[in-house]
Amino acid sequence: MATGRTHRPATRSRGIPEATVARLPLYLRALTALSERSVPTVSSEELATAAGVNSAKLRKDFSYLGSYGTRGVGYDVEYLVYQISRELGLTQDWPVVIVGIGNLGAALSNYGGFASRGFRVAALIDADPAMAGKPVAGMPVQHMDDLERIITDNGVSIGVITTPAGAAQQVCERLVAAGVTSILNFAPTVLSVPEGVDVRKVDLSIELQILAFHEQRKAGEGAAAAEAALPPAARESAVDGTSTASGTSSGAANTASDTAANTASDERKGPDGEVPAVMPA
Ligand SMILES: NC(=O)c1ccc[n+]([C@@H]2O[C@H](COP(=O)([O-])OP(=O)(O)OC[C@H]3O[C@@H](n4cnc5c(N)ncnc54)[C@H](O)[C@@H]3O)[C@@H](O)[C@H]2O)c1
Repeated sequence: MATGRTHRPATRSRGIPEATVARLPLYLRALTALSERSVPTVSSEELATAAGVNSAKLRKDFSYLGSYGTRGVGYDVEYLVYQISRELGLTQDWPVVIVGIGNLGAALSNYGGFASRGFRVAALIDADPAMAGKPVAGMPVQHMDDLERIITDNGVSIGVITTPAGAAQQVCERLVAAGVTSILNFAPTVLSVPEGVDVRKVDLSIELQILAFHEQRKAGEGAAAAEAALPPAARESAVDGTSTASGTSSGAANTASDTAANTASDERKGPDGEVPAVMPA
C-alpha cells in the first residue's frame, strides 16, 4: 500500500480551488435555510454573514461557479442551491456505509441530517458477532464478513469509520479493496490510503484544543488589560507583591499556549497537510 495520503492539487481539475470547495457546504447550509423561508434572492453581504465568510471571498468563490449575481438584486437563492449542490455532487444519492456501530457509530446512524443532504446510509457494519442483526436506527447491523458484498451490492463509494483507532487502518484497507474511494475517519489515527482515495478526518478534541488555546489567550489579555488599568503605584506594588508567582504562572501559560497551538496546528494539518473535515468557525 502506498504511503498513503490524499494527494490532491490545491486546485481541482475543473479550476475550483480546494479552499473554495471547503466553503461551498457553508454557503449551501445558509442558502438552504433561506430557501426554506422562501427567500428569493440574497445579497453577497447577507449570505456572507449567514455563512460566516468574508463577502469578497464569497464573490470570488461564486465566480468559480460562473455565478455573479445581479447588481442591486443579489443572487437567486434556488439557482445557487442547485449550482452548489451540482458542484458538490449532491444532486445524486450517495450510499454510505458506517463501520463500527458503538456509541459514535450508532449516534451517526441516528442522525437524520445525512438523508436530507443526499447521503443514504446503506448499511451499518460491525465486527462484533453479538451485534449482527440488532436494529440500530431502524436497520439491522451487518457483520464485517459481509463488508465486500454490501459495498458491491449497494455501489458504495463513501465509508465512515467509527471503530477504535487500532482497527481503523485494517477496516480502511478492506473498504478500499472493496471499491470505496472516499473515507470519513472519526478514529484518532492517520490512515494510509493509496493514490486516488480521499480521507477526511473529524476530531472534536482537536477543535476543543483550538478553543482552549483561544480561551487561554483571552484570559491572558484580560489579565494584562486589568493590570494596565491600575494606577501606576498600584501596578508597581501589584508587580512587586506577586513578581515570582506571576512570572512563573505567565511562563507556564506561555508554554501551555505554545504547546496547544503547536498541537492544534500540527494535528489540524496532519502529516500530509490534510485538513480535518470539521473546520473551526
Ligand atoms: N472524531 C471524534 O471527534 C470522536 C469522538 C468520539 C469518538 N471518536 C472515536 O470514534 C471511535 C468509536 O468510538 P465509540 O465511543 O463509538 O467506541 P465503541 O467502543 O462504543 O464502538 C466501537 C465499535 O467498533 C466495533 N469494532 C471494533 N473493531 C472493529 C473492526 N475491526 N471492524 C468493525 N467494527 C469494529 C466494536 O465492536 C464497537 O461496536 C473511537 O476510535 C473513538 O476514539 C472520535
